Amino acid sequence: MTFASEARLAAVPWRALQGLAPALDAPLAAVLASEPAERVVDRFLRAHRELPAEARAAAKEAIYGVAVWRRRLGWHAGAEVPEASQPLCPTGGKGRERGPSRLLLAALVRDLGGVAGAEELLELRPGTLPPPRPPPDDPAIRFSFPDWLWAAMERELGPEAPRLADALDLPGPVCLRPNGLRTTPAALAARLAAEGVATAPGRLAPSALLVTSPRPNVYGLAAWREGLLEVQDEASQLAGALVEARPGEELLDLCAGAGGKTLLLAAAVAPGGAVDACDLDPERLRRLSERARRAGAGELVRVAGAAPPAGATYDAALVDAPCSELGALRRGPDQRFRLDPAAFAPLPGLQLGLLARAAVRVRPGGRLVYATCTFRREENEEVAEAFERAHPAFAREAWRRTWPHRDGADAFFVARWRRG
Ligand SMILES: C[S@@+](CC[C@H](N)C(=O)[O-])C[C@H]1O[C@@H](n2cnc3c(N)ncnc32)[C@H](O)[C@@H]1O
Repeated sequence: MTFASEARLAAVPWRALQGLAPALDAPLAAVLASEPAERVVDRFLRAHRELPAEARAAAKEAIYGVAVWRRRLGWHAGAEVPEASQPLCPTGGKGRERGPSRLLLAALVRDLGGVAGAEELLELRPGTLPPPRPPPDDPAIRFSFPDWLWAAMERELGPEAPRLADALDLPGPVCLRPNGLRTTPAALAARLAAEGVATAPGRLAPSALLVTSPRPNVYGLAAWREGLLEVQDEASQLAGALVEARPGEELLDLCAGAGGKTLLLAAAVAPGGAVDACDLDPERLRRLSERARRAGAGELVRVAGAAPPAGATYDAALVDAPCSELGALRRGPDQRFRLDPAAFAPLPGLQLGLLARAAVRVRPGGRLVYATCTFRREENEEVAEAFERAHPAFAREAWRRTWPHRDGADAFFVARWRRG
C-alpha cells in the first residue's frame, strides 16, 4: 500500500532539479543541522530569483523533503540518521565527497520520487546509493518520525496511527477565517474568486473557507491587506467558536498570543462587547495589537499584559494553553526532529494552573473553555478531568477532539464548562 504522503512525492517535477544539486548542498546541510526548513527555503528562493517556476517548486520540495523525510531517506541511502538534529554520518564512504545531504536527496528523488537516473540528475556517480528496496516495515522509519513521537501517536490511536502519521506528512490545507466585522463568508468567497482564489466552505467551523486552488500567496491578496480575512486552521476556528461568544459580552483570552482566537472572539462580541487579551509574551501582544487594528477590532480588544485587571470578571474565559503543539505539526513538519519530549513534563501542571486562574474570573452562569493543539491525552482529557475534580461548580458542556486524518484540520482538544 502506498500512502498519500508518499504518492504526493511521486508527482513532484524532480527533473527540474537538473543542474541545481551543487546549489542545494548548503541549504540541505542547513536543514539537517536543524535550521527550520521554512527559513532555508525562503533564503534559497530569494537568492535564486532567476529560476523558472518548476525549478523553484522542485527545489522547495527537495529542501522540505530532506528535512522531513530524513529518517526514511537515511534508511534507503544506507546512512545513519539521528532522531534529533545532529550532524549526519553516512555509514558507507560513498557519496561523502558530495556530502551526506546530497545522498539523502538522491534517495528522496529515486525512492520516493520514483525517478530513474536520480544519481546522474544530482551529479552523483551511478551506484552511490545502495540498491532500491521496498518501504521499511517499521512505521517510525516509514513515516520518518522519531521513535518517541511515533509511540505517542500509536498510544492515542492504535491501528489508526499510520493514518495520522500519513496526514502529518502532507501539507495542511490553507484555511481562511472571514473577518465578521467587515464581511461574510459568502461575500469573501466571491471577493476571493474575483482575485483568482477558489474556496469551499469548511466542515467544522461555521464560517471557515478552505482554499481549493493551488496554494496562493494569501498575504499578497488585496482582500488580506484590507483586513477581510485571517489565515487560521479550521480546528483553531472551531475552538474559538466553541466559546459561543455573543454580542455585548465581556471575555477573557488568557493565552492570547498574537491573537488568532482573540480576533475571532472580538468579531463575535461586537457590537458593544470587549475581549481582554493576556499573554506572558509582550512581543506576541504587540503583534496582536497590530492585527487587531488591521482587522478593525482595535476598540474591541483590550491588551491587558500578563494578567487581567485586578478583580475583573467575565461572561466567558478562554485558556488556549501552551502545549506540546504536536497536533499542528503540519505547519512545520521538520519541527519533529527539534522537539525534546522531556520538555513536555511540566505542561499539564502549567495548563491546570492556567485553568484555575481563569476559572476565578468567570461570572456565575458564564463559560470556561480549554483548548490545546496537541493529541497527548496528558495535556487534554487528563488536565480537563483534573480541573473538574477540583472545581465541581463547573459543569461540562462540550468535549471535542479534531484530527488531521479524520477532519482535515489540526489535532485540537477543546472542553467547555459552565459555572453554576
Ligand atoms: C497556544 S499559544 C496561544 C495561541 C493564540 N491563542 C492564538 O490563537 O493565536 C499559548 C500562549 O500561551 C502563552 N503563555 C505561556 N505561559 C503563559 C502564562 N503562564 N500565562 C499566560 N500566557 C502564557 C504563550 O506565550 C503563548 O502565546
